Parts: sequence; C-alpha cells; structure tokens
Amino acid sequence: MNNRKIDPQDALDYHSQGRPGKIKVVPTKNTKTQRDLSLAYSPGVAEPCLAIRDNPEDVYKYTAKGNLVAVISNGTAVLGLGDIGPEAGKPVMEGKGVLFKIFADIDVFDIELNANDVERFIDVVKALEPTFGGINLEDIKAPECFEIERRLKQELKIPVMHDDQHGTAIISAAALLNALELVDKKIEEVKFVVNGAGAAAIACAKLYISLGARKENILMLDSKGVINATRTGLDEMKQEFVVDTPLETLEDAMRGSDVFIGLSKADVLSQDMVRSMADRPIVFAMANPNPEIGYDEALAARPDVIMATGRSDYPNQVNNVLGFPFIFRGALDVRATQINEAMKLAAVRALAELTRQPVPDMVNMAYGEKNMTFGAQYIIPKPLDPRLLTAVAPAVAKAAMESGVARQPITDWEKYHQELSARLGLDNYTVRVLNNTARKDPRRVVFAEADNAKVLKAAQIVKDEGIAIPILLGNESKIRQILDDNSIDLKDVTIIDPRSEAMLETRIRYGEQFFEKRYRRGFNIYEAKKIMRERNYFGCMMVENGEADALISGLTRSYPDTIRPALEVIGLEEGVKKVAGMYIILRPQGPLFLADTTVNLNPTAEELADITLLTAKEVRQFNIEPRIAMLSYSNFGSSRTPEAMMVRDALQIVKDKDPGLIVDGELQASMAFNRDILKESYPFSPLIDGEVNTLIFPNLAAGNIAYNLLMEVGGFEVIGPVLMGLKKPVHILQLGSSVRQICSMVAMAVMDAQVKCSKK
Ligand SMILES: NC(=O)C1=CN([C@@H]2O[C@H](COP(=O)(O)OP(=O)(O)OC[C@H]3O[C@@H](n4cnc5c(N)ncnc54)[C@H](OP(=O)(O)O)[C@@H]3O)[C@@H](O)[C@H]2O)C=CC1
Ligand SMILES: CC(=O)C(=O)O
Ligand SMILES: [Mg+2]
Repeated sequence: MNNRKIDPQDALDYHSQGRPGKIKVVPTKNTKTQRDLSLAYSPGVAEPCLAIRDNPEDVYKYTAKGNLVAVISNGTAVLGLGDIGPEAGKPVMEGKGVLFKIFADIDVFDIELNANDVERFIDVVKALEPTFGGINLEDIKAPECFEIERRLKQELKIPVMHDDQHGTAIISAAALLNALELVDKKIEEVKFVVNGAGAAAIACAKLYISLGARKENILMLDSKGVINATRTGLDEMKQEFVVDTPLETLEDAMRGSDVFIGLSKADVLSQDMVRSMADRPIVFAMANPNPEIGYDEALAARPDVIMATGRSDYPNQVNNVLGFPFIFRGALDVRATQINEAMKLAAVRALAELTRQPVPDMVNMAYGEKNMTFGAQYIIPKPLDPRLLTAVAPAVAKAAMESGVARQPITDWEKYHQELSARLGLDNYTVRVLNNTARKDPRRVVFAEADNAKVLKAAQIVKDEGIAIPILLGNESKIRQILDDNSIDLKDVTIIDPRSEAMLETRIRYGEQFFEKRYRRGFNIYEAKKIMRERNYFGCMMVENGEADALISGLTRSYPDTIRPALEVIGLEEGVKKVAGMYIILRPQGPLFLADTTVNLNPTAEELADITLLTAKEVRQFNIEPRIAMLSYSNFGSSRTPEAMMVRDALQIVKDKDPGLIVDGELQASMAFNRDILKESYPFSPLIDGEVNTLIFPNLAAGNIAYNLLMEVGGFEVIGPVLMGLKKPVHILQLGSSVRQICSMVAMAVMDAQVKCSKK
C-alpha cells in the first residue's frame, strides 16, 4: 500500500508556480479573426441576447449555463480545518472545480462569499441563478448550512446540493451497504455511533434511516459528547437525534457498537475504542485531511474491521469526490430542477452495484493493484474508475425523469452513454497508469547526472512516491551540497562516485568486462578501464551487471553522447537491429504514441517495419491495443514516389510479421484522424473501426518536427523520448526536461525494467 507523504512546500509550490491557482477560463469558440470577434461580441452577440429575451429557455442553447456549476462556500467549515474564512477556503473550492472538470467535464466557477449570515448568503446565491446550471454548496458549517440549502432548493429552479451533506451521505451509504453485506449484518439491526453532528453527519444519519437504519440505534455525538436527553440548547437538527441513554462519552458509546461513522475531526477515536466494538466492526473515519483514526491503527487494533477513510492513499476512500461530479452530470443532462431523494438513492445503488463488477485492468493499473475485487479492501469504487461517470450519471438522470423533475428527458440512452465516454479526460490517466505500474514493483534506477538540482528533485519525488529506488552517481560532497541548497530530502539514498578511490576495484572489474565486449572495436584495456570513470559508462555497467535495474541520463548532455555508452555496454534486444525513440503525447482523449522521433534518420522499409513493431510492443505495455497509422504525404498509393513506396513496403513487412496488428498506411496525418472521410474513401482500411493512437513517421525529420510542434504549438504535455530496442532499460532525457518529465521517464524506466530485468 502507498502511504505517500506530501511535503508542505511541494503543496505550496504546486499552487503558486506558473499561473497561481489551479483553474483558468478557456474560450470554446474560434476567436482568431475580426469576424469571429464580431460574432463573439458586439454586434453579433446581440442576436442570442434577443433570442433568449424572447425565449428564456434558450439561455441553455446559446450560453455556457447548462454545463456550468457554481461551487459556493463561505469558508466556515473547510474540510476538517474549521472556520478559516472564504479566502482560505478558495484552494479547496478551486480543487472541487478541477474534480468536476476532470471527472465529469463540468465547468465550474468557484465563488467564495463573505457572508456568514444566512439571509445574506441566500440572497447572494439566489441572485446568481441566471448564470449557472447548478449550485454545489460546499464547506458551510452546521446548522446554518441546513437552512441555506432548504431555502435555496425551495426558491431556485436549478439543482442545489450541499455536497458535504448529500455527497458524503450517498457515498458512505453505498460503502455501508456493501460493508454490511460483507459482515453479514442487517442495516435495521446494527448499532451506529455517528461522531459529529454537523452537515455531513446529520445528512448521513438521515440517509441511513431512509435505507432502513433505526433512529434508536444511532448514537450521535458532537463536540460535547453524546446527544442524549440530558443535553440542552440543541439546534433543531441535533434534537432529531436525541436518544434516551445514560451514555455520555465516545468511549461509552463505542462499546459493543457495530458501525462507527466519523465526520468530526482528526484523531478522536482510540485503538481501545475500536477494540471495544462488536464482532466484525465497520469504521468509516471520514474527517479530512486526517481521519478520526488512521487506517493502519484501526486495523492493528481490530484485524476484523472493515475500515474506510476519506483519504486517497489507503483502500476504501469514502469521499464525496465519488459523487458530486457524476450526480451533477446526470442532473444537468436532463436539466433537472432539483436533486431529490430518488436521485440520491439511485446514485447510492449505482455506486454499490458498480463495486461488485469486475474492475477493469486500467483501474487496477492506475492504483498499482493486481486485481481489486469486492471485499474488505474494496467496498466502494475508486475515484479514478472511468466507469463511475457512465454508471452514476445515467442512474441519476433516469431517477430525475421518473420522479418528474427532468425538464429535458433523455431518449437515446446508448447515445448518452457514448457522449459521456467522450467527455472523459484521459490525458492524466496515462501518467497515473505509468506511476502506478511502477509503484507495484519499484526498481533501482541510476541517476547518472545527480549533480543537478532538477535530477535530485525528481529522485526525491520518485523515492517518496514509491516509484523507484534511486542510486545517485557523482561527487558525494557536491551532491550533498545541492541537496542542502535546495532543501531536497534524500537522506537515505545511495550515492556512488565512479571516480572515487572506493570505486577503484569496481572500475577495474567493469573495465575488464567492457574490454571483453569491445576489444576488437577500438578499445584497449587501459581505455576500457579509464572510461569507467565516466558516469554513463559506469551506470550502464551497473545495469548490465544487475547491480541496478535502469539508468536515466541525458539532461545535460547531447543525445549521441548518452546513447553511445548504452549501445556499447548493454546492446540491443534479441532480434532488434536498431534502437528507436518514441514520444507519448498526453491528449485529453488519450495518449498518442509517436515514433521514431529521435534515432533513425532515413530508415529503410525493413527498419521502418522494425520501428513499428517495437512501438506496438511498447504501446501494449500500457494495456492499450495499438491502432497504427504509418504516415506519409500520400494515401494508399496515391503517390508512387520512392518515399511513399518505402512506407507501403514497410507495412507489408509489418503485416507479414504480426498479422493481427491493427495497422495501415501509407496515409496522410489528416486522414488518420478523420475516420468519416477514411470510411467514405477507403472503407477497406482496418483503421475505420477505431481511433488511431500510434503514428509511425517515414523519417526522423518528420517525427521530430511533429512532436516538437505538438509540444510547443499544440501545448501538449509529452513523455519521452522512450528509447526502444535496448536489452536493458536506459532512458535518455531531453536536454532541459522538467522535473515532471524526468519523473515520468523514471516511471517509464521502471516499467521497462519490470519487463526486462528479473528482480534481484
Ligand atoms: N470524507 C468525506 O467525503 C467528507 C468528510 N467530511 C469531513 O467531516 C468533518 C465534518 O465536516 P462538516 O460536517 O462539513 O462540518 P461541520 O462544521 O458542519 O460539523 C462538524 C461537526 O463535528 C463536531 N465535532 C467537532 N469536534 C468533535 C469531537 N471531538 N467529537 C465529536 N464531534 C466533534 C462538531 O460538533 P459541534 O456541533 O459541537 O460543533 C460538529 O457537529 C470534516 O473533517 C470534514 O472534512 C465532510 C464532508 C465529506
Ligand atoms: C471532502 C469534503 O468535501 C470535505 O472534507 O469537506
Ligand atoms: Mg467539503
């Protein structure tokens, strides 16, 4: 399991670096020409204005309203941090905006209000109704949140949901139903302790009651203890949960209880209290960012516990992120006037049911798991599961229609499913798959340029994230100085200086081995030993000897200088005649693999075929079926020039060697991405049945120019160059790569090592 620590400075840097904050506004229409601007603004803009005046419903047709949600807070109950005020709450609200976008393609304006007074808050939000398709109330403290939500639901015609109440209630209810099934207990019979009597706790308790829990079986506690009949001055909501009991403290309440629901604050539940629970207890410690009791502590106290927290770094994350994006997606898509009980219960059922379905490989990979299946460690789907959108949103939309609150019913459900799938942003998914695959079996990676602050920062991150075990090459005192100067915490890392006296014997051993490999290729024994002072040669020898699993280099050196030692020391994979380089372009609709971008100037047909097959193998490592376009300036024989014919010949060789591969060519890049035209003009092509995800270029100039343009002009994030065809993993960075790019390359190297190197 990963327990990744977050360095507070990293969190601050993440938010402050580049454009401050986490979100920006992006136009969705062309704005290039004067005409575009005349349409976007005056005079053209008057037309939609008049259309909406005549038919107010057209606001959904001509503006962003229908896909725009306001995340609104006054900062009075931010996570479990308390009343820290609207400005301090803004990073959380921006964060919610990010989650709405990446999980459900919903646009968000986060709005932080200086309004602690209930009436003022309600007035402001009511005045915002024309702008938004929905209102997500967030981190507003109890009891004010109840009145605010009640009134806004009553007075607005767009869906309003206080996420801390209902989002949390929905997700925890789904997890609870699943956990109860696993421990074979009935919701009607179990004894609950609900710690917290605020927004989230009250809503959870109410939803559990609507699912069958008995009110008299729920002991609720606030900061003053059990809400029993002796308590005075309770607000209306707490009064509903008064139980006639002599019990007063959490310790009293926990004894013999079946279910603990924590929506209060960190570290208030002790191991002894967990020990005092009934058989096979259920503990949902959901306070954020730190739970009422840690996951490991609870399990240590009671190995039979089913445990969940609100955190992403442990199994069973019960967090409202599993709900709000998908619930609002369904509500917006049928233009629901509210989010009612039927819609909430539909979301509960959809989530509970999804947990029992087989987990797709991509989700297992994204979490570094082999095979998650319904059980004590998997009682609720994972937030990165792309099926959440297609499971929860339609269930909510259907319930809205059936309960009569949908103003625009869906008629074609299959089409709706397709639209939902197309909305998913998969760009970060590739990075997650990469990191989590690496994390499953982290390997020793040699950093040949460890006297560089960026490299050291990357080494720290991959170490902390459990992606790799770094080995640093270079002068130790120089490296320690850079670590100190940059406050990089890499204390327990191995540092090796190939030039040091201590490494003399190793240098001699490596030198002799190298001489054996190269003695008829320009090296005498003296040169072979001397060259081992070079970090790239020394590092490659470590990998060759199994004393490390992969090498990363090239940030500060030219490509040929870095690739040469790898070729001379490690050499080519069996059956491969030449190495090649691949870039991965991270697009919202999924990764695009490009080759050869770095090595082969003008490949022959045989060489291009080899590049294609190497690339296909690499793409499959991502669990992605390659769909390959072999590019040229000609379409299927429309030009008979030698360059175009070379690609055709290469295609034939590829097909002979791997008949099952989905590949076609030669074709132009635009044709590869226009399936309708391809279908119309070349219906024979196997590429008409799905999106192309891999591009093979006819020569280095084309490949290299293409990836650079995509990166610089297209603005895409890229990973690469991934060196393909070496016997063991050596990966060469681009000059000046960012820390993020270095980390991705390290993960790539580890993934490569998992395939190519047996574990030592
Ligand atoms: N995992 C998830 O998805 C979610 C988690 N949460 C977490 O739940 C917690 C509460 O959030 P929310 O309901 O919005 O906040 P509220 O401010 O509305 O409620 C907080 C409640 O916790 C009670 N409380 C404080 N200290 C203790 C204590 N020592 N013992 C028992 N109760 C205590 C308060 O008591 P009193 O009434 O006496 O002040 C209050 O009832 C936060 O940590 C938040 O991060 C919230 C939403 C979603
Ligand atoms: C998750 C969330 O909304 C909270 O902790 O407040
Ligand atoms: Mg919240």
